[in-house]
Amino acid sequence: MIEFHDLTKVYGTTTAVDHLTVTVRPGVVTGFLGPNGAGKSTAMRAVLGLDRPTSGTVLVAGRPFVEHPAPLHTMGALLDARAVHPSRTAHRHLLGLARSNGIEPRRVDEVLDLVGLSAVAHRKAGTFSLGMAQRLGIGAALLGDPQVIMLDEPVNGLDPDGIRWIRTLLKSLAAEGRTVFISSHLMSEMALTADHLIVLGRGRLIADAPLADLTGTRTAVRVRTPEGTRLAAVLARPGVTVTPDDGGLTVTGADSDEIAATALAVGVLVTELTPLHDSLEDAYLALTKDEVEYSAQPTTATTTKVAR
Ligand SMILES: Nc1ncnc2c1ncn2[C@@H]1O[C@H](COP(=O)(O)OP(=O)(O)OP(=O)(O)O)[C@@H](O)[C@H]1O
Repeated sequence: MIEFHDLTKVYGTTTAVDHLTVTVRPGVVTGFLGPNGAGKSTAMRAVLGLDRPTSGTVLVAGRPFVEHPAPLHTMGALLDARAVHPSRTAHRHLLGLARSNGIEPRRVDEVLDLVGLSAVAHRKAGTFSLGMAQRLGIGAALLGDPQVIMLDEPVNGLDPDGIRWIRTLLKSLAAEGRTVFISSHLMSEMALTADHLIVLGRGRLIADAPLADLTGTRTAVRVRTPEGTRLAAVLARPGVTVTPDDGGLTVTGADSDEIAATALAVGVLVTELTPLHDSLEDAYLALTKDEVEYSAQPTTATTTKVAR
């Protein structure tokens, strides 16, 4: 578990994290979201004790991370995949970490295998692609078989195969009862990986909720029917909006059961009824629309509704 208690971090005139109180729980993958400059990396550095809070505290498994006698066994973290000595091989990098943390050297080979780097174990880390460096950083985080895993942008640089690999890995670590805390800007990936989301805006907590609560609002129903005009006429009433679209109708203000019953009552054939939900991207953009510090002028306005 990671517990932020009224954490504030001020740099000069910038309040990077503003009275943040939230708990990252075990057994689920928790996504950490927020616009550029929202304070995610600052909060993660405070978890590791790399940045001293201006006020407030952060506890990992019940105490400040730096006070744990065997920190790598308590929490593994990846903040910057490039923070590895470039002339050191992947194997030597992990072996050095293992030795200084009282971890058996054979765990190094296990971890290299787990992150798919066995074949390049003796290559210098400076020659690694970003995706390989990410894998090495994730390997270092897993070296001590920790109960808490915290990764800043773990899918950054990974190819589709690597993204699927890390999704499966993070879910299985959470299923084992570990605390898994990951930041990302990739909403589609977060929607597939995270069970719970914590959203920051300008350093403040703006959401702490299960993924399903953020995306669960049923907003419309897509209807396919060869008799769209007739069905639209019988559905029409105050509060119901029927919009013709490609080969069917999009209906808001009535649910699938009501539309099916109405169609049956008047003998209209319906070939599809699909409830549509806000995508995580829509929900996230709505939540953070007043919190974006750095933005460009929009070129086109688009929203995405997803069928589930
Ligand atoms: N060492 C520092 N000195 C001064 N200001 C800093 C420092 N580190 C971060 N900041 C500022 O604190 C704010 C939060 O930055 P932070 O990197 O934590 O945000 P973030 O949510 O991780 O952003 P991104 O998504 O772009 O990585 C920003 O305004 C940033 O400029």
